[in-house]
Amino acid sequence: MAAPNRPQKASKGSSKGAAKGSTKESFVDLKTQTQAQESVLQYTKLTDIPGGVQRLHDTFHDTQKTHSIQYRLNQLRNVYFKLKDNKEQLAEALVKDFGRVAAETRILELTGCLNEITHIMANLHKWIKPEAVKDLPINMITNPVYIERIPLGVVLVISSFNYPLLVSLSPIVGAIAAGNVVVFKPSESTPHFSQLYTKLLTEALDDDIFFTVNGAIPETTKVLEQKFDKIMYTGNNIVGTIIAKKAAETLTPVILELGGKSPAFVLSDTLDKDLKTIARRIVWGRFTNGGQSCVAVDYVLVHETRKAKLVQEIIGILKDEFYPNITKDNENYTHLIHDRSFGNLKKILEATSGKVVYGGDTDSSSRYISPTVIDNVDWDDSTMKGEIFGPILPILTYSDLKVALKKLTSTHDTPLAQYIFTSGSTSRAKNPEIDTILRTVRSGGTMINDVLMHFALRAAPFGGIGNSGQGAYHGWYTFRQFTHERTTVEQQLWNEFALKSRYPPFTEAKIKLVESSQADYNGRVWFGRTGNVAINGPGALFSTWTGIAGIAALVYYFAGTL
Ligand SMILES: NC(=O)c1ccc[n+]([C@@H]2O[C@H](COP(=O)([O-])OP(=O)(O)OC[C@H]3O[C@@H](n4cnc5c(N)ncnc54)[C@H](O)[C@@H]3O)[C@@H](O)[C@H]2O)c1
Ligand SMILES: CC1=C(/C=C/C(C)=C/C=C/C(C)=C/C=C/C=C(C)/C=C/C=C(C)/C=C/C=C(\C)C=O)C(C)(C)CCC1
Repeated sequence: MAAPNRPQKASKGSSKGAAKGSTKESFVDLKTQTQAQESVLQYTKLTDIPGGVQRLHDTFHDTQKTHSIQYRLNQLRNVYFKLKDNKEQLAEALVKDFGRVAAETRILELTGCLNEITHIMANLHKWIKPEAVKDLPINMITNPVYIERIPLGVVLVISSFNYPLLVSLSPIVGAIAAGNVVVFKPSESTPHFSQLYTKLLTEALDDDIFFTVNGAIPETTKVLEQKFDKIMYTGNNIVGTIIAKKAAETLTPVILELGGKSPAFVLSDTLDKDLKTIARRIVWGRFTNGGQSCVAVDYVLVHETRKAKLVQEIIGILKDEFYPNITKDNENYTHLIHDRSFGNLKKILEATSGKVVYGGDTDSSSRYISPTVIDNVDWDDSTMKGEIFGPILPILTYSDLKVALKKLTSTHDTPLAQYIFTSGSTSRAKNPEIDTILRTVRSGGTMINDVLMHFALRAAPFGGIGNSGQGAYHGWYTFRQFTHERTTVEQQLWNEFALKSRYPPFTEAKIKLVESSQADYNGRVWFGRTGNVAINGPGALFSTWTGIAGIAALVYYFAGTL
């Protein structure tokens, strides 16, 4: 069956080469934005959605083609080349959608996405191998016992506009690598990108395992009425709550990748000679992608003795290095995604009781807010109500770290990231202030002396905690998210002579035998009733002794006790 929403073949390569030297000439104007979304992006007909999802259910349950590893790898290979061959067009589409700097698309998204695919392809043969369970009780030591990672079924991926490739590709390819079929809902806020991306993925992937739904709230609502085996949502917390509630109705598990207010601490030990580098990293972490990064530096919390110098350096970096003489036409600076976002940020600027020490210029027609630094901000300021998600950097100072942390955890607990800048040791074992912060603030991720880059690690889990989300992904962790860990025991029939001790009628000897063959410690634990418990417990070694005790019990049993 043909995909209901397969887009018409677009003229291939029409914008080839444009990404490198793009201007904002073709950038969609605010007034025409809503019309542009619907005219550029072909929304999926509501009536096509149930059939499209059902097609994938049928594939998964009836054909079982996704069980073949060869098939999965070939699908991933197709995606790899499709993206690689269309890098410039993808970057150019985002220039049109929100003036996203093409270089940002290349260095922050495209390279990482291709790496994610090759990383999964290179490792899949290891990941799909059943994992032998070690440390078995005596009553199972003769059996093969292993964990199989089986596909979940039909997976729904809903993604956000801000890094539209990065936040969708890892779940899509991870889910396919894990043997699932995927329904994908890209963001309607990037119509040029989503139209092209839909076309490329639809061409690369088998229709039977992949179905894209484009559109806004009605289309997403319709998708959510269908049955899925797991939903992964990336976006804001309000919609995240809607998705989680809807999923709960059918007990569908969810992964939520949400936002948050990620602080950058600048500790009292930072030296004058380091503050320029620190300022540069903070500026990159705030203003990249027009401030629209989930892990952006949302605000700076600097020790009062370092504040003046830090602010001076931040302004210097913005003015002299990153964006000299910035105007709305600057080609290295990304604009805001839509009028709602522009309006919210403008209100924040108008209401702040801090001092705007740099920037503050706006242009509604191109949704531009110049890089803005606000000093003397307190915790009640308009900038501190929620995630800023735009190019505004509030500076808060502290004199007592513990007091600042108390305030932070009582207002913006569980950020997606936290960044700590120090001129001292970067190890929490050697730097007590880092240790205090990390003990107090539970965050999705942490970087010492840098920002953002942890998102790009393909072999480490990325995800939030509490308000910033649930469930982590990337590489192996994505694969795990989209598989069920099924424990399988291959029991033998010949050992019934031993196992029959578990059946009634019970005797004391039978009970003792069963107890000793499965009780791990047989009363001979390595800790006393008082005193400290040894930190290095015996681990698996202890079960060797359990095994020996079990064998002794068996010998005793068959020596004629019964
Ligand atoms: N944790 C992460 O990995 C991560 C990554 C990127 C972005 N984010 C967060 O996402 C937010 C920005 O994204 P956004 O939400 O503005 O993006 P968005 O507007 O593109 O929306 C995200 C998705 O939700 C859908 N949606 C919108 N309203 C809906 C509704 N009522 N019902 C169902 N679906 C609906 C959209 O169609 C879209 O596909 C920020 O808070 C950012 O921090 C988090
Ligand atoms: C080549 C050799 C060397 C030089 C190496 C150099 C100069 C390497 C520089 C690498 C840099 C600067 C890489 C930067 C990468 C940044 C990344 C990947 C950032 C990613 C952030 C992301 C994805 C954020 C995402 C946020 C989201 C999704 C939120 O919504 C030498 C000199 C070392 C010698 C050997 C050869």
